[in-house]
Amino acid sequence: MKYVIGVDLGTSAVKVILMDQQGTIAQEVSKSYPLIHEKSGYSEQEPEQWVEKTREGLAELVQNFKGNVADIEGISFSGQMHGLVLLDNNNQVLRNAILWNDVRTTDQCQRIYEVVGTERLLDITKNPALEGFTLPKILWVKEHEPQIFEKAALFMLPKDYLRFRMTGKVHSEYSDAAGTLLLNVGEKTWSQDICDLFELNIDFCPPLVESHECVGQITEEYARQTGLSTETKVFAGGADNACGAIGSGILSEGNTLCSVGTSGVVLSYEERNDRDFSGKVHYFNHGKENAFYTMGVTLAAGYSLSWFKDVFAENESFEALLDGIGDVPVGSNGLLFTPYLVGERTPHADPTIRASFIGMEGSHKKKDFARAVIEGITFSLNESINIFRESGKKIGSVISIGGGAKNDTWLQIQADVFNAKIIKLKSEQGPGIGAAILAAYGAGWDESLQGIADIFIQPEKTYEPIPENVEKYKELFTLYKEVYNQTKSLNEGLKAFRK
Ligand SMILES: Nc1ncnc2c1ncn2[C@@H]1O[C@H](COP(=O)(O)OP(=O)(O)O)[C@@H](O)[C@H]1O
Ligand SMILES: O=C(CO)[C@@H](O)[C@H](O)COP(=O)(O)O
Repeated sequence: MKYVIGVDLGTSAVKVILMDQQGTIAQEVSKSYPLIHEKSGYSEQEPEQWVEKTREGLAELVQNFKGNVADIEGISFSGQMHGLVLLDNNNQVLRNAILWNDVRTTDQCQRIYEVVGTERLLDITKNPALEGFTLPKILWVKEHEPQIFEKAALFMLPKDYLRFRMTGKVHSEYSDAAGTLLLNVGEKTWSQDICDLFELNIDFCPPLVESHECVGQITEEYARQTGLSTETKVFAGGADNACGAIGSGILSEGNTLCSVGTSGVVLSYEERNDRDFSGKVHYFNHGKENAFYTMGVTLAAGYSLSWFKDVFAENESFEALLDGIGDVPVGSNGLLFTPYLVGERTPHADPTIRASFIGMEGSHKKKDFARAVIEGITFSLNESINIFRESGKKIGSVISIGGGAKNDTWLQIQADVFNAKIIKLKSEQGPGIGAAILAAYGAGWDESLQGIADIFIQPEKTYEPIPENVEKYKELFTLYKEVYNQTKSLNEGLKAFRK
């Protein structure tokens, strides 16, 4: 039997899965690492932690593997998007990585609009300037840490840096490069125009390859540290959302994905690169060659739940915290939550807004709060579903993945809020499975990604919308949407008091 490994470098943890040719997950290992929030709006991680935890995870996986290590034919990656890893000319990391959910770069986004122009930016990159994207982070370091920036020779995205440490080879690939604001998304080239406008040498951007392309093999040192074979081929991999799409079979028009990881996304496949969403949703290259996807992003989806658990139920598991939320009525007994813990992206690109609980009363218990958090996250995702429906897309069913898809009640809430059938897969690890599919495709196990996806992706259960709940959620959703408008100026006033 032959095997492939998918490595999903998430925000909360790295998840490593070993899959065989029949699409069975033979093993999975997860190793977590912390987020560093030095100031309000800041979010960083140490790249060395990603490297160490992945090494530990792979070593554990190989140690428990009963087969022949040489039968592990390929390894590929899925990675949290947009994070800036800055390197000097010896490829040494110059500072902590600044992550996708870091919103310190509002001034830099403004400058990008002024220098490039809104229409030209959309024309080249297909996306607006959002705080989470990579170019604003590069400009922030240039402005605020010039002594670091003058040593910078190259930037990498998180999973590209991880792969570099396994192979010694420097690459990026289109699906992740699309989230930098430096890629001409339609033409699939780094934008010389944008680099010139910000005085960045084009060599500052790593060479581009396709997601399924073989970029090297495991180095001897890395093989010694993990037990992997130096014969194992390394394939480029993709952005976590592109890999989540591949790992959920979102490989043709008409399919929709909902992923609740640290962030939350609603994603839709696009065959063409010229649809006009006017920057309302992100428009990126897929991990499937010459395909695209559009997506709306909730910055703090799973993060809202893990924040709530860490602050109010530190010693409880997610299972214990959510136990019994199915008995709390729709609407959490009059409690509404908006998940704007670190600002928001879709539909309100707003780094200043913060979260709220509205309607708290003396009778509310922890279960009411837990359900309100889940409902609020789901309402936020529904704003993206609405944008897609308004653009003419029909969304009758949605494949749901990510850590949030572990909870049955949440999946039913998704069905009721989205008014769509929710499909749960056998494993919620869509991005890791997507990475494994890329490795299997790259290794030549099938002629198409779809062929491998048909074997690797196994639906487990469906959740149908309950009409009575759908009606109640429609009413609540109208109230939910009002909270943003009613709390926007309050949060602008509170900004001065944040850490
Ligand atoms: N048993 C569970 N039930 C519901 N949600 C969960 C459960 N376990 C984890 N989660 C949610 O999943 C999130 C992590 O999902 P994951 O897909 O691993 O994220 P990432 O890829 O960003 O690291 C957590 O923030 C948490 O909110
Ligand atoms: O910023 C985005 C997408 O634009 C996020 O979706 C990140 O890619 C992080 O993903 P998770 O760690 O939540 O999976």
